[in-house]
Amino acid sequence: MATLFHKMHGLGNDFVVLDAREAPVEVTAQQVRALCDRREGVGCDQLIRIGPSDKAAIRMDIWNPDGEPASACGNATRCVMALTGAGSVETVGGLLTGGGDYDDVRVELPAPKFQWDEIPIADPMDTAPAPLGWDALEAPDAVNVGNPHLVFFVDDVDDVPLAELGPTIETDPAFPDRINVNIAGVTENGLKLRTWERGAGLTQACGTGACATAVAAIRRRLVKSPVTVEMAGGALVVDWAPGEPIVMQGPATHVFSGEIDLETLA
Ligand SMILES: N[C@H](CCC[C@H](N)C(=O)O)C(=O)O
Repeated sequence: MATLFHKMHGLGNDFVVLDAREAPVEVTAQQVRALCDRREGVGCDQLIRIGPSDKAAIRMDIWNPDGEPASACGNATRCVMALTGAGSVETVGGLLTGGGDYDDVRVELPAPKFQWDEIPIADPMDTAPAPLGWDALEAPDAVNVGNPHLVFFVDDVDDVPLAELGPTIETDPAFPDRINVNIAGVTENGLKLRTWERGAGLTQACGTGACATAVAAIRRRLVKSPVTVEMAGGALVVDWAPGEPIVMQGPATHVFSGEIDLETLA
């Protein structure tokens, strides 16, 4: 049976959005991996499913290409709001509100969490910064913005071997749920960011990574809010003050829609 999907991206962080608004769609971890595969499937950084919700205008479920579920996805939230016109989105990581057209979508995320057991980290410790280090990377901030992020501030973002260090940090036993790894630097325009995403690897942009990084930089008084976060795929603007929700603003893109028979996938 054919399932409608929408190929979308937020600043090059791309998604296959399965549309379960008219009929339920279930996927196995194996089907997630097959759909995300850029040679044998459709290809994407995250698989998204949209469907009915009794808590919000729409529900959004997220899986990483490794087949594991994720609890938040900032770039995909903008895509889903632009595609459906939903003003509220229920996710495992919390309820998000906002909306807008494809050229500029505003999303309000729940207030960030900072306690070691809210990230989560395996043992009690400070998180701003956390007494952790890998090679030249040390003293990161840990922030949960609906999903877990580690943020390292460095002088030269491009000088960090993130393809090597990312998987090591992501899967460190310090993180019971693994973790997204962000490398950030202060620029004259705001912040520059590279992200190794949990279960996905290096991506062109990371919406929740941009939010976590902006929050950490504002807390450290490295920048003032609102702050522009530059990534390989483009820039987002993040606005936050202590005790407040996070506001993320940026574009979303619909590339094409199609149909796929999930039963034909591995
Ligand atoms: N690309 C997403 C983040 C996916 C996070 C996922 N890798 C996780 O396991 O939390 C974003 O724009 O926020």
